[in-house]
Amino acid sequence: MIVIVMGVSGSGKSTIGKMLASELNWEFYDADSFHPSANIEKMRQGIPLTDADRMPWLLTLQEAIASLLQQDRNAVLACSALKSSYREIMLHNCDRSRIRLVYLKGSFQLIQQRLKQRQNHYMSQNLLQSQFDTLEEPEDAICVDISQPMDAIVQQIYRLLIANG
Ligand SMILES: Nc1ncnc2c1ncn2[C@@H]1O[C@H](COP(=O)(O)OP(=O)(O)O)[C@@H](O)[C@H]1O
Ligand SMILES: O=C(O)[C@H](O)[C@@H](O)[C@H](O)[C@H](O)COP(=O)(O)O
Repeated sequence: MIVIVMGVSGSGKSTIGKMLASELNWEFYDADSFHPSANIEKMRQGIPLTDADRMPWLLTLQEAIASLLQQDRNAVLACSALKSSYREIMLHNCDRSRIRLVYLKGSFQLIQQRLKQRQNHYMSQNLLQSQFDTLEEPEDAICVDISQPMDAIVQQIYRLLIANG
């Protein structure tokens, strides 16, 4: 099974994803580390990625997901997965019954505040508006309110994952 924790930059994907993986005793992957260096450089400079920029990254993620599933490995993947078409590419041809999507939902103001406090990260805070502009909220996800404390979020996801099977 693979749990994909998605949302805009600063929504808590990496933090919550790691905590969830540790709670489940599963592997953790961060889609940020699959970006080509040209994409990282663009984001560092505050230039939003285009669909074309994201395509090679999404195809790499597609391969990684397929490979994990093929090896029957359980994992949590933190990934922005902003548009429905991106999610389709990542999950193309894979058994959807082995995928769970978790959407970290929060307001622009709250996430902007958190990004201001976050240290040592390449992502420019100026990209938050374009992240929200690109975001297509998923309909088939476990949706959690990120204004809660981190532990409460992880526990809520854990309970919903078990309840939904
Ligand atoms: N529920 C939360 N409450 C308070 N701070 C949080 C919460 N979730 C994440 N954070 C903080 O917000 C910042 C962004 O989280 P991060 O995991 O880096 O987001 P993302 O991976 O989605 O970009 C980090 O500094 C993190 O510690
Ligand atoms: O598609 C994108 O625009 C990126 O994937 C972006 O959404 C992602 O979030 C960055 O890699 C920044 O990293 P953080 O999410 O950790 O800020």
